[in-house]
Parts: sequence; structure tokens; C-alpha cells
Amino acid sequence: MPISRRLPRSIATVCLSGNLLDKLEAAAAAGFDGVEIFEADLLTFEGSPADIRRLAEDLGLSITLFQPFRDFEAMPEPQRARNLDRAERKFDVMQALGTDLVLVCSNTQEAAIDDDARAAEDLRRMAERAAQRGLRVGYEALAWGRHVSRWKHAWKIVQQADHPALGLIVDSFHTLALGDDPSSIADLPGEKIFFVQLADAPRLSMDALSWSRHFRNFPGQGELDVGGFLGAVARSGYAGPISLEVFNDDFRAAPARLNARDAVRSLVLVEAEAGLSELPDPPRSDGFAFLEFAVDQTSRRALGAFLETLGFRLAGRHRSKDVELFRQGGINLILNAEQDSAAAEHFQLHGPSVCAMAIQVDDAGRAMARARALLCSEWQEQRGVDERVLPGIRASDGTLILLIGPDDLGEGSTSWENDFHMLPLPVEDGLTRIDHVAQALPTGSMNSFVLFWHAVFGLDAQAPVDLADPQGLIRSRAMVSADGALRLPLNISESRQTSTGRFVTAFAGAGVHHVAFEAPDIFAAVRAMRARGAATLPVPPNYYDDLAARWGLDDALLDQLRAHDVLYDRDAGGELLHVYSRPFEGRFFFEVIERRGATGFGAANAPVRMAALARL
Ligand SMILES: O=C(O)c1ccc(O)c(O)c1
Ligand SMILES: [Mg+2]
Repeated sequence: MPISRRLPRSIATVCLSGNLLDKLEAAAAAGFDGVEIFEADLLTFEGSPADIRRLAEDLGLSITLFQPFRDFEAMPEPQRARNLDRAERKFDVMQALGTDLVLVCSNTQEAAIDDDARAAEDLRRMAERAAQRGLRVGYEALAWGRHVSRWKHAWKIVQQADHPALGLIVDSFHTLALGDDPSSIADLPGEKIFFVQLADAPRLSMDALSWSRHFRNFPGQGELDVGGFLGAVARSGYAGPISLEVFNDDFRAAPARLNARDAVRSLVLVEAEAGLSELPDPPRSDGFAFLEFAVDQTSRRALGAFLETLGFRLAGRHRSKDVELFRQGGINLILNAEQDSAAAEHFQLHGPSVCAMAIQVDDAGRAMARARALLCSEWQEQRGVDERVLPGIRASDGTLILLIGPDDLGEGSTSWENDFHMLPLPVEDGLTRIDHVAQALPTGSMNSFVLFWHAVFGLDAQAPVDLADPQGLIRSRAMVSADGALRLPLNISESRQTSTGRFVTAFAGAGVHHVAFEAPDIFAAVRAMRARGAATLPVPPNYYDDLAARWGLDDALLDQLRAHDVLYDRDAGGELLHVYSRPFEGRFFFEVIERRGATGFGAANAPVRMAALARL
């Protein structure tokens, strides 16, 4: 039974960077209804709690919760009595803030007594005092609580305390981190759940506290079933706010407004997963319809010539714009040197680079509706008379993503001819399609990109891998569609000296740093490329000696690999053979890949590639 209702959206100030005012403004701008005020943000703020109340009011935000109140229940004397005085002072702050709810998280102190009756008694007393002021107390089990770490245990204590001003607070992280089952939250009386906090996280093997304090992220960015958790909450009849509470090292440094927009995007997604709302299905994709490079006249000549060595041919010239189409097999690459265009702007900022990716989708209208619901900004290029309009959205870094429906640029369709004077040249087919497009991301932005590709296109994030560059570590995560037709590895580096770091710093931000083309016969493709003057990225002999040992390859195959600078890997699906071009003007490079069943990206070979790039 779907329960379509819009619950208020809230975010904890700890999720966002800046001072308290920055945080409030970012939350309001993103469209949140309310905020949880974290005590640390209040303590470091210049203004009084009453000032904060006014600021929030002016921004249209309610203050949904004040937190955390720590180490309260089941203490020995004299702390036990002192804790009630401490609570009274927090109540003063809450009244000045204009919020009626405080979060008490389960006690982590060694001195805490393992006695549910005592805990219940303490919480009941606190609730009595809160009630005298019209306030409420919510009790949350921290996954690392000294004696109370699970929601069922916290609920038992809340029931035992039996006071109308005391309720339960559930937090998806604490429940899912312990592998605890959230489904019976659905059986609680919804009105006794006072507040709901959501956070996702990658699966990591470490203690819950460190995991929670540094690696939480927004729903859809991690691996926990937050949608299932929220579904159980919704079935209880809970009608309060849904609040994001994320402690994350990157988020503390991320631009608050962009991060707040991601926060809303994650809520839209998880609400739909929980059955609280509907979202158009993600597109099914056959892969990339084309890639567009921003160039000027000079770099177009250079890139065109470079592509020709890889077997691409000039296949068409745009009817009204300074744009050329290069083709090979089913691969379309557009070189855009048009003045006063989005491409020209991109070129000014980044130099020759990929400025747009066109993705083939089963239904462009539905894909756009989903993107819009997920707060993507729509984009439309100026167009000439009779030119087709390709609907587009912007990715996290501003890269343009065009959505190509089945009738727009289909295989053998005449629609290219609509916009281009096509040249009657035979197209080569040594390379057949775009296998993947790899991007270098600025530090701290992995979660934002993962959410974009997961939410809008339904791609799944593969497990992160660490790649060793001679100058530092690169973290890589591939976003892949269910059938593997759309693959986008995302790379990030803390060091500015790695191939990824150099790319991001030298070329002003995120961008495509390599494009991989599929070849049915990689050795034939390399021979053809070399015959046209393309140089492959050299591979040291040591690599092949080790390959022989690792995989027990026969000498004939090894000789072929060695002679063609082809790298080899194997995964559960099968074999992977790949080879790299030299970089174009020290920027991006191309990969040729032959998949013999493998679904990965040859991560084991990345250090060899990066060392070769560093030597150049
Ligand atoms: O990390 C903590 O201490 C902490 C505090 C309050 C919360 O609501 C929470 O989920 C964690
Ligand atoms: Mg919490």
C-alpha cells in the first residue's frame, strides 16, 4: 500500500559547512522546511538563541530539533541529580530557539549503570519537567551506546517511562550500521516516534563511532537500505519531519549550497524508494550517443588529426555552426568551435575538453521529468532554423548531459543529416562504440557525483578502488548501469601531483580525462592505429614478466600483448585487454578496450598506466 504524503524536510546543521547563518541560508535556499540545530553550531555563533530563532523564521525555516543532549540517563549520583539541572538549562535554550524537541542520545559513559528501570525513571523525570514548559524529549539509541545501542531497546525504555512528553527518535545509521532490522518500526505507534533522522554510509569495516562521525553520507550515496528504513517509518503512521543527519569530513568542507541541493535530491530519491512519493523510472540506456569537445580552430585541427590517427574520419560539417562530426563504427565525436556557444564558454574556462555527453535513453521525456524532479537544472543550446532541440541537464560540475531519445539520433537515422552536411566517406569500424568515459573530480566531490548518476540515471556505484599513482593515491568509483551499457568511472585524488590531481588543477575543475572505445580485435586496432601514426602508451617489460607469472598466460598471447603495449586483466566475467593512447596536449587520452567477458576496468593495470603518464 503506497502512502503518498509529503512529510516536512529537515536537515541537521552539522551536514553543512560555514557558520550557522551560512548553514541556515543554504538549507532555506535548497527548499528545506526546517533544521536541527546542533549545539556546537549554536555555541560558536555570535548571536543569541533568540537571534537564531528570528534568522530561521525570516528564512522560512522551523527549528525541528535541538541536539544532542548526552550522557543523561542511568548515571550514578551525584551526576544523576546534576543532569536534571543541566536539562533545565537546555530547556531555556530550546524555548529561546523556539523548538519544542530535544534529542537525548543513549549514554556512552563508562559510569552509566546497566539498569533499564533507572534509565526509564530518569527519562520520565526529564519528560515531566519538559512537559511543564510545553517541551518534548526524544530518546535515540547510539550504535555505540554503553548499554543501549538498538532502537528496540530504546523503545522498551520509552515504554517503561510511559510519559506523553517522551518518545523515540530513530536514526537509520545507528540501526543499519548494526545490521539491525528496521522493519518492525512499522509496528510502533507513529505518534510515539518523535523524530526521524536519515543517513546512508558506505560499508566499511571499522568501529561504528568512527564510521558514523566521518563517513556518513546522504541517502543514495552509500550502501545502506535507507529507503527500506524510511518505508517502515512511514508505515507506522509517523507524520513528523524527515531529517538528514550526516557527519562527513568532505561535507564539512563542501560548498554549503551545492551540498544542500544534493541533500534535497537525496530526500526526493529516498522518499520515492520508501513509497512516500512517485518518481518517473530512471532511463534505460544503450550508452553514449555522442561526446562533444569544446575546441577553437587551432585545437580542432590538432584534435581532428589526433582522432584520425585513431581511425576516426570527418563525417559531417554542421549546416549552420562551426561544428564537425568525426565518426568510427557507432562512435560519434563532435568538435565544436562555434563562437558564442556553451562550448565556447567551456573552452574559455577549460581549454580543449569534453563539454557535453549525449546519452541514449529509451524515453527522453521521462528522463527529463525525473531529472527535473531531482532538481537538475535544464539547459537548452541556441539553435538554428529547423535544428533539433536536444534536451539537456547539467551534471554536478556543469558538464552538459544531453538526453537522446530513440527517434533523435538512432542507428541509421537520418537525423544527423538534419543538422549536418554528411560527407560520403566510408566509416572505419576498428573501434565500434564508447565503452566508458572516465572523469577526474575535484577533491571532496565524489558523493555529489555518485548521487547525480545514481539518482538521475539509476546507475549503481561499484565498490571504490584505490589506484596507486607515483605521486599519490587515486580513489576510483565506477557508476555502471544494470546491463553495463553505460559506464562512468569517477576518479578523485587528494594529491595535486597525481594524474587526476594535475588534471583537476591544471584544467579548472572536473572533466573527462579519458574515453575508452571498444574494439572487437584490439591487436588489429593497434596495428591500424600505428599504421596511421598513433603512438601507444609504452609499457615496461617488467609488467609482462609479472603477467606471465600471475596468470600463466601462454607465450604467444604474451608476445602479442608485449608487441602491442596491451595490458591484460581478468575478473569474474572474463578477460580484459586494453591499451592507451598518449595524451592529447597533456590533457585527456583515449583507451582501446576489448572485453572478453570482463566487466571491470583493469584497475590492477592503472598504476602502470599512471606511471607511464608521469614519465611522459
Ligand atoms: O555522533 C554522535 O555523537 C551523535 C550525536 C547525535 C546523534 O543524533 C547521532 O546520530 C550521533
Ligand atoms: Mg542521530
